[in-house]
Amino acid sequence: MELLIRGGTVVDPAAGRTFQSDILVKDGRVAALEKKITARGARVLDAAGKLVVPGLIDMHVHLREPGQEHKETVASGTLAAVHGGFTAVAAMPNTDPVADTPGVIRYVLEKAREAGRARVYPVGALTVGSRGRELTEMGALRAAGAVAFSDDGRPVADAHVMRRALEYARMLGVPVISHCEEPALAVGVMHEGLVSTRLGLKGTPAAAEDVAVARDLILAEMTGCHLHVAHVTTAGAVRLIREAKARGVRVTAETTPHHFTLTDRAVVGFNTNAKVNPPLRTDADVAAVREGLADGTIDVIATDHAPHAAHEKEVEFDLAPFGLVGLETAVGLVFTELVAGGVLDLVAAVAKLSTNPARVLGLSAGVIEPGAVADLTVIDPAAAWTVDRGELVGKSKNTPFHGYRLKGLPHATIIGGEVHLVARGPTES
Ligand SMILES: NC(=O)N[C@@H](CC(=O)O)C(=O)O
Ligand SMILES: [Zn+2]
Ligand SMILES: [Zn+2]
Repeated sequence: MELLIRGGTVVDPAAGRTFQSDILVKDGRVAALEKKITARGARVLDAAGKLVVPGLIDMHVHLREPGQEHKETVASGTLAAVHGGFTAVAAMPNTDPVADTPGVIRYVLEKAREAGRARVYPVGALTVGSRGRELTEMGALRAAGAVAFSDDGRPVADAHVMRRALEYARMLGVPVISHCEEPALAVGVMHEGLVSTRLGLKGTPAAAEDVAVARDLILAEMTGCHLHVAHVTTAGAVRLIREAKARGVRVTAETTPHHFTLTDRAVVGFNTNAKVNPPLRTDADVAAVREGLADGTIDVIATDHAPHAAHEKEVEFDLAPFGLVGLETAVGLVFTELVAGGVLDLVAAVAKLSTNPARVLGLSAGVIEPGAVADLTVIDPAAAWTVDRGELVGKSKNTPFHGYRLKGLPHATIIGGEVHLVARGPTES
């Protein structure tokens, strides 16, 4: 069956432009892009007043399967992805067991196939059990489908292990995604600063991230491996990455909607949904992260979707797990905070949500052109809505954005030519 997406504004970061166009989808691929297309018998998706963009790719999510299915599963997480406008996600390996064997990688891929929702690209563990000692059989993980390597959830404490990991990843032609926190400094439950002092909570200084980023940049330069820095949160990290890029180091970086929107003040009231690693920082850090997004230092926006069950979060602040959900609020936050906020234009925003993560992971995606796989997201930039944790479709509801008023909502998520979502419930426009 053919699908005609009619009357939308196409945002094409690969060509660096936006233009009015109909799009004809046939056999799961983009068949034509023309101002006016007539296709008798085709199913029509009215995109008037909406943006049609290459399918969004979230390169940092925790799907929790295998092992922690009470928090999320591949099926529930990819449903949340589709609701958030994402056609693909990269799944971090800190499951139980850790994705440190080809069997776990294949298991996740099989679950994704069964679910039939967003595409899932598994990330393989760098070290056995992500314990930071022996490297995994990286070649075998790659052959099973891993698109990158990471011990996310934990830093790789040993610089020698990191060096070897980068050398192997380089041979395999895939990036290492680094969770940059120096463990000797990252001992707190929130950012170390005025707010942590006032609340009497133990803090982790910005230096914990800066030190780890500096080390990994030096090792990336030494090994020539592509380093991707996960969840950048500090002014220092942005500055170090900017300088390294200028020197020609193979580094890319991501930040998250919570880190470009919230500060450590979100923790006031001991809000465990604002407890996350790396922690929410200061106004100056948020400003630096936004500058990094604007000038291209930060290539990617990823959610670090980290579901935790209510009973796990509803405990004393010190005891709550780190992490918050992000798949279903990302588009709204990017459009409200960054596009309406004047930080990014439409093309740059879509690049950071699609074209750039595709490039980082080496996926042939993130483009809209005849012949390309029809992974497309239709966004209603004018839809105003209020985040309601009760309306999230993912299994866990640990969002710090409950009650936020946002403008910008995914209208349809199209994967391989199949329409997976046409707008959610009532929105106030
Ligand atoms: N970000 C978090 O606070 N938590 C993540 C792990 C991680 O991304 O480091 C998780 O898996 O819960
Ligand atoms: Zn992490
Ligand atoms: Zn993570």
